Amino acid sequence: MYQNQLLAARILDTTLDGHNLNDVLGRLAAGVDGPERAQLIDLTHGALRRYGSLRARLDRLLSRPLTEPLIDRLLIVALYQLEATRAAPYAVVDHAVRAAEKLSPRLKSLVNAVLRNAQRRKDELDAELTRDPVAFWNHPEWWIALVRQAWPRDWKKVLDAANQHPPMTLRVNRRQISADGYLHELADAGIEAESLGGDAVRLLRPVPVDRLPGFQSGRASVQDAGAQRAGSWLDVTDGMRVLDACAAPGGKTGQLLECHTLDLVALDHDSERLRRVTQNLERLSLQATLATGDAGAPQGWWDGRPFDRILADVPCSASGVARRHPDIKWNRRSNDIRAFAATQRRIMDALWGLLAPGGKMLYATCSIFPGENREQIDAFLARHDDAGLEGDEQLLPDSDHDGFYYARIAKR
Ligand SMILES: C[S@@+](CC[C@H](N)C(=O)[O-])C[C@H]1O[C@@H](n2cnc3c(N)ncnc32)[C@H](O)[C@@H]1O
Repeated sequence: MYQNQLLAARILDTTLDGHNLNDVLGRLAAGVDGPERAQLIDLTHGALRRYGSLRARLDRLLSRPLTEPLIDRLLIVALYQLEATRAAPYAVVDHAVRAAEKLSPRLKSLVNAVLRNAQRRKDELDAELTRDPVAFWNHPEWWIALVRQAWPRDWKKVLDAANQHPPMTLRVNRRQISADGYLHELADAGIEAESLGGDAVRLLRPVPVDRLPGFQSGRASVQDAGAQRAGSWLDVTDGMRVLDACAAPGGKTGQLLECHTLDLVALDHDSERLRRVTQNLERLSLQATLATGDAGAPQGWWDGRPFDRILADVPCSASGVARRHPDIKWNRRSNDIRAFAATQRRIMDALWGLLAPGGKMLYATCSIFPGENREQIDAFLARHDDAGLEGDEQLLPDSDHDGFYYARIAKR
């Protein structure tokens, strides 16, 4: 276990320096597979989901901040194991001391003392931490304030949902099989699952995708049920010319093409990420025209033919999916929301000019902050007098789906 604690500490350290957790995991844990990888994912994602309370606990256990960041991160990992996993406490402490020996031998007795104190003072610290909102809600202060302001009735539920394990939900490929048919295939494979309506099926316990029947031949894809609402919101019919303007990694592209036969352009400004759209479409045996370019500067990639439908699944704070990407909570700053809103505005205004009269644009985010959602749309409608809102929906994260926002705007 100590090698995994050590690796988890390194991953946390780089992530908390402002890097994307999944990218860091991909880089630092490239050769780690099977149960070891599952444990590493639990240690890193779990510790970041609870980083507010772990940080506050550790700060109270140290007489002064540690000058060795990796020892600090190692202690966070070990405190997570003590607080939230079934690992035997003596083994957690023993392994953490061995890991500390590899990092900085002179600090191994401090690691031992801190972890033993954490157990001895548990009840006292638990009581203290309930009075510290960042520790209690495991979110930064500015984020808690924004959620309280936006959702005065539901704010506790929203914050709590963001700290839970996310469900693993599949989108069944209706070109190959119905959701009911796939539920039978899952049952035959010993995987318990239930329908969430439409093509969405939730697994009762997550499994690696290579255990899913027919995954490699495109029978199902992993996609949150909230993300799957994009398909019906876009109001698309066969034969339409559609732009998926921020397409990578292609979750919604795949869904649209499974449900309809379309002339679809999948655009993303990141050619690396666009490669994942290609891989996903190949697995699903579907076709689209792929383009690399800035959705906010169409002169670089648009051929001048208007679109009947545009999906603008714009970059955003991702505050609705923080339970899947818990690094977001600690690496975002409150100013980022304004910066995202400016990019979203630029992209929407540019895309509007590519829509045919009578066409519709679906604006989508995985955010729960109104500044990126309803307020953004109200401002858009005020700027464009040929635009009419057909409807919008704010999903807050719960046991069925992540947090998403959709607004469909028709062009007169
Ligand atoms: C929320 S993700 C899209 C998720 C995708 N629609 C799906 O369902 O799998 C946003 C995407 O927008 C891309 N992006 C960000 N800024 C962009 C821009 N100015 N032009 C085009 N794509 C952009 C990012 O690279 C990212 O892949």
